[in-house]
Amino acid sequence: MYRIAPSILSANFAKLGEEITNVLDSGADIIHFDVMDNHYVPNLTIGPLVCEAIRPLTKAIIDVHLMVEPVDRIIPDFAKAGANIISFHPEASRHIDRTIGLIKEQGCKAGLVFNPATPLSYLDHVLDKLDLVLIMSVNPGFGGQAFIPEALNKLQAVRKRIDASGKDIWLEIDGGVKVDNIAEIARAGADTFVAGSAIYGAGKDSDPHRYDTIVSAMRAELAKV
Ligand SMILES: O=C(CO)[C@H](O)[C@H](O)COP(=O)(O)O
Repeated sequence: MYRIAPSILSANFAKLGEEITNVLDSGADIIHFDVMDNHYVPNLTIGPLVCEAIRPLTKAIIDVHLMVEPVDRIIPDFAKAGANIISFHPEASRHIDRTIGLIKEQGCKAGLVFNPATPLSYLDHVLDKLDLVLIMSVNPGFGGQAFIPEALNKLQAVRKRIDASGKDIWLEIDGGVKVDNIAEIARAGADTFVAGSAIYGAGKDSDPHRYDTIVSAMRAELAKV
């Protein structure tokens, strides 16, 4: 099963509620919520208050990607704000196993995120405890960057490890995902596709159906895999 996860990083923040409703009405599956702290990454975005504000708008999964350091103290706030999945970077946690446990204690699913140069060895002793592995195909911090092709090798390697584990662990890709590369990314093993600029950059702001075409085009590519 493939899931399309628009990243609200590229949405029009002046109309965030509408942007979320419209993209879900267009057939997207989950909302990817990028949290940046101007410390772990050189950009600053949104926090638990915004998550809480959008929660009543939809029953869709809110998939929170924490690009913050330290990570543990903000996790309960996102859980209370209605996050369903909380993912973090191993470099941002002193105790990765403890952070995974903390996310689960709060009733959320836990994900571990790999930057382009982060080794997969961080999975060695925790894979079975994870619900999601997120492979970054750009360096984190900004939307609209080009896909780094080495991410395909990483996806293949993680796909093998997930399949060998026998667990239902989602394999998500984030960064530079477009209509013209989504099928290749799926063939490499991804099942969940974060796309920011490709989706939110589509169409005219005044058209409530502006995301239908791009989400349908992504689905059509995935149907070929
Ligand atoms: O986490 C991110 C950046 O750190 C964004 O989710 C990601 O870059 C998506 O944007 P785009 O699809 O425009 O590349």
